[in-house]
Amino acid sequence: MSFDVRIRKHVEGGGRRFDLVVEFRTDARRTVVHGPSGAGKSLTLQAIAGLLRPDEGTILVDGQPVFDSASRVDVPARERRLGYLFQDYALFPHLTVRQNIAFGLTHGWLNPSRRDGGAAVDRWLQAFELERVAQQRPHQLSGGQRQRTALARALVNEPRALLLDEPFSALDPDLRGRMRAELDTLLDRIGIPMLMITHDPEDVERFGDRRIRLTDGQVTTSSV
Ligand SMILES: Nc1ncnc2c1ncn2[C@@H]1O[C@H](COP(=O)(O)OP(=O)(O)OP(=O)(O)O)[C@@H](O)[C@H]1O
Repeated sequence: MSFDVRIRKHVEGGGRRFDLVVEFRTDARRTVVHGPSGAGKSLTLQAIAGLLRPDEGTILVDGQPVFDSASRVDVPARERRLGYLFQDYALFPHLTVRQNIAFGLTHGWLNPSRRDGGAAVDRWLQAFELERVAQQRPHQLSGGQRQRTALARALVNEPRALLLDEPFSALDPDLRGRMRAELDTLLDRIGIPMLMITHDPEDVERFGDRRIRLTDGQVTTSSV
């Protein structure tokens, strides 16, 4: 599993301009892109996920282009087969755990008969010990159950890698420590490669088999 990212993106708003010029390659099982606030981490992750279109460059996943400005390749996010774990987990408050996970299935939500997701959802409910809370809504869950639900939703389509956007930044310090340990264990168990963005040195320490530092829109340090 590898990511090969060579992109440029210019953004401006509110009278400010920002140039992202990022180049890196990684084939580590766990890669962390880190750096201070405003360094361009989110823009980079969104470009890899297919949520932001670079002005130019290439993004290869496992050697296959998901974006290539020269040959006009821009694979839609849904077809990149990358699971995305949002910063605050972005669970739907009015849906149950089961329905939130089923939402991750491609087209699952468009087809009412698949609203409950069937066997694929059962598998993740079981794997992450969520069966007992399958009919509950996010506000009725513990922090760990919420994280596992979001992770299950990101995994239910069997992505080739997971993209994690600052997964612990919204949590208080105590919960953050526990969620970090839990994610560490779960990632080991499911064995799926991941790329995480974070500004937290403890995430870098724990998940950074490969570390890429961004400062002001550019890679400033890259270590194995
Ligand atoms: N849609 C946008 N329009 C204009 N400017 C943007 C847009 N998105 C991001 N920026 C700017 O680009 C820069 C990089 O933003 P980005 O969100 O990638 O940083 P970050 O490293 O993820 O920061 P943080 O750790 O605070 O989330 C910032 O200066 C931000 O203000």
